[in-house]
Amino acid sequence: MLARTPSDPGAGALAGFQPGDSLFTAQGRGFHGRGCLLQATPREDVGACAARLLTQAAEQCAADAAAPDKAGLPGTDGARPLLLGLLPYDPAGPAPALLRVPRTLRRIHAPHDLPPAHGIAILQRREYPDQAGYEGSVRAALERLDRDDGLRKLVLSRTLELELERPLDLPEVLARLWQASPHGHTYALPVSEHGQDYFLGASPELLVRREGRRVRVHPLAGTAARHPDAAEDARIAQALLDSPKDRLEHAVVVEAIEAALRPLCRTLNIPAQPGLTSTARLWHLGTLIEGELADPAISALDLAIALHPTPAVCGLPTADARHAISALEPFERGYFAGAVGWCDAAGDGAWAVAIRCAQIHGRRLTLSAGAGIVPGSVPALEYQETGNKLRTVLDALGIR
Ligand SMILES: C=C(O[C@@H]1C=C(C(=O)O)C=C[C@H]1O)C(=O)O
Repeated sequence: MLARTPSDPGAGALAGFQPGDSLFTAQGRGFHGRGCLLQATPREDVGACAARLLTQAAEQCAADAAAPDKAGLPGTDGARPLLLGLLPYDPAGPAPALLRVPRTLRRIHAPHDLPPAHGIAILQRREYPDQAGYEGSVRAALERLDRDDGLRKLVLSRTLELELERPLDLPEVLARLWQASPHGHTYALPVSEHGQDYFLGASPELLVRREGRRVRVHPLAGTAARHPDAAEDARIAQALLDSPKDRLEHAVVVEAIEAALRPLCRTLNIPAQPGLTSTARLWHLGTLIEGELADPAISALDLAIALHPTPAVCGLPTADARHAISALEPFERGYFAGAVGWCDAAGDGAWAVAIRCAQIHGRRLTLSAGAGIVPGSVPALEYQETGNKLRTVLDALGIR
């Protein structure tokens, strides 16, 4: 169980996380949504559906506030209702978008000083595709990239299915994910009717944040495993910055984001060179892009829909890459490589790329991770890289 002391508000806050609750964090602060006031699972017109839900929630809040016996406003952050949501990787695939206005919402802070995870016994473990299958699909992707002049990048992913000895302790896992990734986005949303199945994770990648006219996007692409020795770790980071293969993987993402944002922004600042971003286990190339919207009516969710899927999780050109991925990957991505975040009625919000994640069904988990393939990618190294990305969730479970 969690270490709970009165001076440890973060872990204490997450210890109250119940089935049916939802979570989204950014920069050490988060929203914990209790229960569900309103929910929709639209397959199209997701932005319009979100706007309708938020209007309905505001009306309900106003009615509740007028009722003398009601303390606090349901589904709100202060006086503004907001929704938490998930967009699937493929809008035409089997998983619908999920939009949820929680019954109540409170702000919580990142936990700290949790004791090491005890670990949990694994009854069954299956990699799908397995190493040979994944490396074979990377080779097939490299052949496609070689043959097809138009196609410049493809992201190929794989899954790890686990059956555990007991169901996960959700508050504990979420607290550990958040503690290990304090600067990222830890998230959890119930994806089944009665709140027993969850999609959760800790993403280092900001798809988009909007505050008024201000827009911020922080794409990551290009990855190297970190090293416990500081000097070696710094050398690895520099080698990543200098790697032409990783710079290409990254440049393709920035190019696609620029193409999507330029028409929507009156100013847009894109640094010429990427910088470095780290997680507990990985270095990534990252570019912080900032702009000012031409039309403030475009919401954070509209922006997320316009940008998704970036070539950080799909490829370039998007339609060709999507098609090639569905031919090479033997499973449906569902919410993996989709987007997760929040949006309010003013259109403000933040959405992260839904990676470093797992779909949970009782004692069964499916973890997913992908890697960008460009000419020069080495199949065995991409397999290793996806394994390192799977560690985000495995570490939070205490699984070695
Ligand atoms: C696809 C994933 O990560 C993405 C792919 C990266 C890469 O290929 O270098 C890096 C960061 C993410 O944009 C994942 O974690 O599953």
